[in-house]
Amino acid sequence: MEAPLVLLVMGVSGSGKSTVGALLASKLGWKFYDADDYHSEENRMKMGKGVPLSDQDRIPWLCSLHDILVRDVASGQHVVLACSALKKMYRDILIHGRNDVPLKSNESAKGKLAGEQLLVVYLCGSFEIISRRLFQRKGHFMPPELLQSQFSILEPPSAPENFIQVSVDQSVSEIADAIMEELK
Ligand SMILES: Nc1ncnc2c1ncn2[C@@H]1O[C@H](COP(=O)(O)OP(=O)(O)O)[C@@H](O)[C@H]1O
Ligand SMILES: O=C(O)[C@H](O)[C@@H](O)[C@H](O)[C@H](O)COP(=O)(O)O
Repeated sequence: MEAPLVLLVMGVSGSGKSTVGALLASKLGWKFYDADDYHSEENRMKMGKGVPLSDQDRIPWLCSLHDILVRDVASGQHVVLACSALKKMYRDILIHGRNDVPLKSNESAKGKLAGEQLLVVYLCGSFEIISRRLFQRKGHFMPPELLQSQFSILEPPSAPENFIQVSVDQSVSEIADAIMEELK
């Protein structure tokens, strides 16, 4: 596997993206971003009221995360991004931006991410395990009741996406070690 510049740690709410992503970033000495920190106030309020986000709600959020990835990679910064990225289209936006948005006059196609520069790390697990963890998690805006809607739209990564899959049914350090092993 070509050494990636970006690890995208993805999965449904409660799958451990933030916990595993932060640990991985500290092990690797890479910069860590939690996509939760980049939601608009409207998106947070919507989720807080128990209403799932729509594509229209997510697309500007994903575009701004894409811009961050491109900027960091261009400056040689390696990145771990924890982001739900539930649909293939969302992962495509993180990697390529939005193809239907014309480039501004001062932008060029260079500075885009190549697919192989980003490795998708899919944290997979059953509804039962993840739901239990979400109900135990305190002080987060995301209500556990939205988990079913996340599973309903989840499109697990598949070939030709550049991805690995790790079961969440093990400890956080075991998950991080398994991912580190794949990176060797
Ligand atoms: N492998 C694991 N084993 C046990 N608890 C975990 C594991 N991964 C995450 N957790 C716990 O589950 C909850 C959800 O994890 P979190 O990292 O917030 O998930 P996400 O960022 O995907 O929503 C947190 O309370 C976290 O401490
Ligand atoms: O696309 C979405 O619907 C949201 O991004 C959602 O997937 C995400 O999970 C929330 O931000 C909650 O945050 P946690 O994933 O940390 O629970």
